[in-house]
Amino acid sequence: MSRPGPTSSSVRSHRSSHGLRQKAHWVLATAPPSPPDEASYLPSSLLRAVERGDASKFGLAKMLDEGNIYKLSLPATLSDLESWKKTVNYGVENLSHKAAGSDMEDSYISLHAIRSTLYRLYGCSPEFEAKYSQIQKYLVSIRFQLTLIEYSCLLLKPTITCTLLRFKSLASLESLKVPRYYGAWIAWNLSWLRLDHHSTYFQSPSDAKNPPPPLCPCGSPSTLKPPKCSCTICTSCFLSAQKNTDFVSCLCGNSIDKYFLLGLNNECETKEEFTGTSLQRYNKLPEEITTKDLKKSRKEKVKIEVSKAKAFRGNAGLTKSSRSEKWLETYGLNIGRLQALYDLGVNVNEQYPDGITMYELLHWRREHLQEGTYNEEERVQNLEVLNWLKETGECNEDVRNNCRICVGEYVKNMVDFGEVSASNIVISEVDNVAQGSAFIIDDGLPPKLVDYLLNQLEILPPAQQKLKKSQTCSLRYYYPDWSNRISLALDKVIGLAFGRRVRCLRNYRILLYDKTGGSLPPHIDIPKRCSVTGKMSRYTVLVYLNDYEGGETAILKEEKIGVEENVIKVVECKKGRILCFKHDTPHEGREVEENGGKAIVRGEFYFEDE
Ligand SMILES: O=C(O)CCC(=O)C(=O)O
Ligand SMILES: [Fe+2]
Repeated sequence: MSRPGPTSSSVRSHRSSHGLRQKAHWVLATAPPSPPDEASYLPSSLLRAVERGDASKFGLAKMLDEGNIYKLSLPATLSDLESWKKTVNYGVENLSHKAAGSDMEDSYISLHAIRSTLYRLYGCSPEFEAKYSQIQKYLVSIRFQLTLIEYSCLLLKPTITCTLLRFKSLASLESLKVPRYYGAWIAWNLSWLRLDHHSTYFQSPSDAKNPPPPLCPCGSPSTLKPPKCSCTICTSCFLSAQKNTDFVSCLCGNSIDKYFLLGLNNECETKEEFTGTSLQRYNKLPEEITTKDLKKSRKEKVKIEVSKAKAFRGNAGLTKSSRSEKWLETYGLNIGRLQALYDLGVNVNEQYPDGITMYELLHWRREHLQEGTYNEEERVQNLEVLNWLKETGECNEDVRNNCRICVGEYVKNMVDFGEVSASNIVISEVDNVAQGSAFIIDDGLPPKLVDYLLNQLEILPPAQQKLKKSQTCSLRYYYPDWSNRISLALDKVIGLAFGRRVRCLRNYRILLYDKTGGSLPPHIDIPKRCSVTGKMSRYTVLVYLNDYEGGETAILKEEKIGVEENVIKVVECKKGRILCFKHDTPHEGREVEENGGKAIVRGEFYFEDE
């Protein structure tokens, strides 16, 4: 079967002949050359490994064959369409899991992916439209169930994720006997096309209130706007630009500035985010901001300071500067890789014979592993890591059983959330607290996900905190959810419980109340801006990671300490329980009575219709 797509050598030659500042047009207009052969179907971030002849080190083919990564089929070329249809028909006929109404959205997502593939093949031409509507009809008619998950790639590009397609029900996929050779190709192709973040940003066309976002010319929904032009472009294209791979200019030809990219890259509280914010605020690059601009926004600055101070109060335990510094210092480059390894089912805590863990190795090797620093010498320096992967990164049966959670397991647990309901714990208006300001959702999350989060405590280093003497707080672990591992589940569960579309901000904190007396005195939380969508959060979400006696979260009428009448509701720490409340609802984390106890994840979200 011949498949379109860039061979590694053609990618190289495009790069060298057009130079780094080449506009993106060529990518879209040129008919794609052939892809690599079947044995080396690779996500794009591994493509480079292929180019370097390193692919075997990843043991990827074996990993795929062992079913750690789910694969499925799409026609690689239109001439393959007929045989592909047969395969899919075979699958559909044997499909035990029949579609329900809401599955339409997933089908549409898959169409979207196909649209992009066709765009890649035909460019913006009548042929493209014709082929697309042909496939669209076909897919809709068989209600082909697809959805997208993000999958962080290993090692080479921590920030660029590639995309895997999966069936709505992987259990069905297993029983379908659909040949499992295609998914990686699709993933590879999609990531090459810079498709990314579909599942998060995509909105169904049937959702009249939330029209779909505009499309990046690569075909992805795009939420970003380069500062100097009116184009929209997707996160992936931006990230590519940041990494100086294929795209360094916007599709209109304007250059995309790194500052801008960095600010929108992820939702960390980094210096880069500040740069992003300044762009948003002034609509200028940092170096273009004049004193006049600054004066103008002084008032605004004061407001920000006030809200930062409040944030500090709401997140007792960290100073505002240590917070952002530590974020970068501790997690800057590690977490993406670590998470990718997790996704592959690797126990990153496993020790080498000399006692070094994978986590530590990554930490120490951070500098050498940085994106863009690969040369022969550095590659050799990284051999330890690569060898390690070769040995244990295959997620075979053994590893799978012993690992915390591998991607297949995770997805299986993600598929079916069953019945989810939220119970209102503020039944009537009390003082300043409106009715319906806080809710509990029990048994909503897949237990494995809760365990996975709990296990993070063993893996992630705690953020350093400057505690005031009077504060007996918790250990804080920052967990930026770059692969949407928590967020997809939370978005979905909270969304299901409320029947509304939810977006959780991706930077979570895992809190471990490790000392006797650890608590968070009465406070309110502070809204945070989602650096991807720009919207402010309105709600806090807590997920209790263990059953714990004591350390309850109390929803209060006012921010007063120790006044019993002030308490609206005491929420006990029950494993898997989700507590959501409006940020401005006074609350406290009560004292824990024993060492090393209560563990929670906390984050923020907003309803998209608000
Ligand atoms: O630990 C708790 O129960 C409350 C945590 C909290 O209020 C916070 O992190 O803002
Ligand atoms: Fe709080």
